[in-house]
Amino acid sequence: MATVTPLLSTHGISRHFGGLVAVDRVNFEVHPGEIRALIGPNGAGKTTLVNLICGRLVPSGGTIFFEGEEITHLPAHVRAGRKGIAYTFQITSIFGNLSCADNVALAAQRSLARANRHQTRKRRRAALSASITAMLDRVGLADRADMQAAALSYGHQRLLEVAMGLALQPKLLILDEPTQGLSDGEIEQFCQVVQAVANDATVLLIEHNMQVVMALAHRITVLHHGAILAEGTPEDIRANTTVQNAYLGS
Ligand SMILES: Nc1ncnc2c1ncn2[C@@H]1O[C@H](COP(=O)(O)OP(=O)(O)OP(=O)(O)O)[C@@H](O)[C@H]1O
Repeated sequence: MATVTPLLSTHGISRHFGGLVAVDRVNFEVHPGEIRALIGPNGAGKTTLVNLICGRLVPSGGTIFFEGEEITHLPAHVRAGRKGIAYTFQITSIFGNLSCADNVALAAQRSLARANRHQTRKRRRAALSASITAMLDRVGLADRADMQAAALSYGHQRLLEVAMGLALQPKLLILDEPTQGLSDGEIEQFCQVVQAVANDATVLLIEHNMQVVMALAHRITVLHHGAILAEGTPEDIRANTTVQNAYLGS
C-alpha cells in the first residue's frame, strides 16, 4: 500500500515547565485534507502541543516535521509565513478600529506580496482587493466589509479571525477553541465555514464542544496528562471506554 507523507508529524515531542511535563513524548500525525480534532480535559496539554507546532514554544525534546521537512527549530513567523501554518489566535488579533476589510488586508498583504512580487502595483492592489472580498465571503462577512471590526458581534469577530487566517493561504489552519462564547446559531454557521475551509486547507481543531467535534472531525486525537490516550474516528472515540472513563464522563 502506498504511504502518504503526513502534512505534519511530531516525533517524541515533549515540553516541560519546571517539574511539570505538559507534553510527554507525543507522536502525532495530521494528514493532508483532514479535519483533525484535538480534545482532552483541561490541562491535558492541547495548547502546549499546538504552541510547539507553531513555534511559539521551544520543545524540551523531540522533532517536528511539516511536509516532510524538519521545522523543529524554525521561528514561529517562518512557520506561519513561509510554511503555511496558521494559528488563529497567533497571527490574527483583530484591530477594532479598522474595518473588516482592512483587518483581512493586513493579514493578506504579506502572502500576496510574496506570490505576486513580479506584478505591477496596480495588479497587486487588484489582487489584494479580490482576495479580501473572497475571504470575507468565505466566512459570510462580505456585506460587513466596511464595518469597524469592534462593531461586530463576538461570533462575527471569531469569523473575521478565520478570514484573516485564510488570507495567509495556510496549508494547516489551527483553530483554538473557536466556538467558545458563540451562540448555537453562530456555532452552526461556524461549522459550515470550517467544512468549506477544509476543501482547501487541513484543519486542526482544539475544541471542548463535543457536538462540534463529532460533527466536524474526520479523526480525533485525545490527549490526557500530556500523552495521546486514543485516536480514531468520531465513532471509535465515542465507543472507547478508556476515553469515556478519562474524559467524556459517561
Ligand atoms: N507557560 C506555562 N508555564 C507553566 N505551566 C504551564 C504553562 N503553560 C501550560 N502550563 C501547564 O501545562 C499543562 C498543560 O496546559 P495546556 O494549556 O497545554 O492544557 P490544555 O489541554 O490546553 O488545557 P485547556 O483545555 O484548559 O486550555 C497544565 O498543567 C498547565 O498548567
